[in-house]
Amino acid sequence: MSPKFVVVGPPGAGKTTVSELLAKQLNLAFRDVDADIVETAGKPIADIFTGDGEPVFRAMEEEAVAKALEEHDGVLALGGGAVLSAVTRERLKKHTVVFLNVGMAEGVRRTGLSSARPLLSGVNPRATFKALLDARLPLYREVATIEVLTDALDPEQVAEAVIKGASE
Ligand SMILES: Nc1ncnc2c1ncn2[C@@H]1O[C@H](COP(=O)(O)OP(=O)(O)OP(=O)(O)O)[C@@H](O)[C@H]1O
Ligand SMILES: O=C(O)C1=C[C@@H](O)[C@@H](O)[C@H](O)C1
Ligand SMILES: [Mg+2]
Repeated sequence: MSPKFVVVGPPGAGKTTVSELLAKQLNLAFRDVDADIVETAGKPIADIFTGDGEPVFRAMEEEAVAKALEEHDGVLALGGGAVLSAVTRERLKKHTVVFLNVGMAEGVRRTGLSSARPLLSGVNPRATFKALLDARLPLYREVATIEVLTDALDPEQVAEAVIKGASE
């Protein structure tokens, strides 16, 4: 069993929104590793970051991704930072991985000031988002088999571009 698509990208790229849409259109099951972690931990991600710290969250995430890759055969959305783990990047090598890309301005606009995203809730979300993109772009590209720049597309158009990219 293997996911049909694994979806990666920065916060606000639309991983959750587009994965859900893709799954519906292709009549597949949808699963989101962030939601798996919340269920397992029994608390919101922001609470794991503040209460246990980011390294604990990353370890939980690595394990949750491995489990979902083994169990799920539909569309699987990963958390924005899942690719920071070299072990996860290695595991992703045998999968069809969609990188949803988003630029800084649009990424910040979409994520707003939501406190549900602990990494972006500091004093300067623009600079934080830029630093995050700079550090992660090579990692997203290392694992991706399909890349879609989502800035000027609505979620339906992104899903269309993914299906087109997969057929090429
Ligand atoms: N292509 C798009 N165009 C406009 N708005 C979008 C698009 N994709 C997603 N959004 C909006 O941006 C916000 C963030 O989307 P979503 O939660 O799907 O991102 P994500 O990549 O899953 O983020 P995270 O890494 O934090 O889980 C939502 O309000 C969603 O409706
Ligand atoms: O980009 C990130 O590092 C994160 C993105 C979210 O999906 C969550 O996994 C968490 O808020 C961390
Ligand atoms: Mg999400």
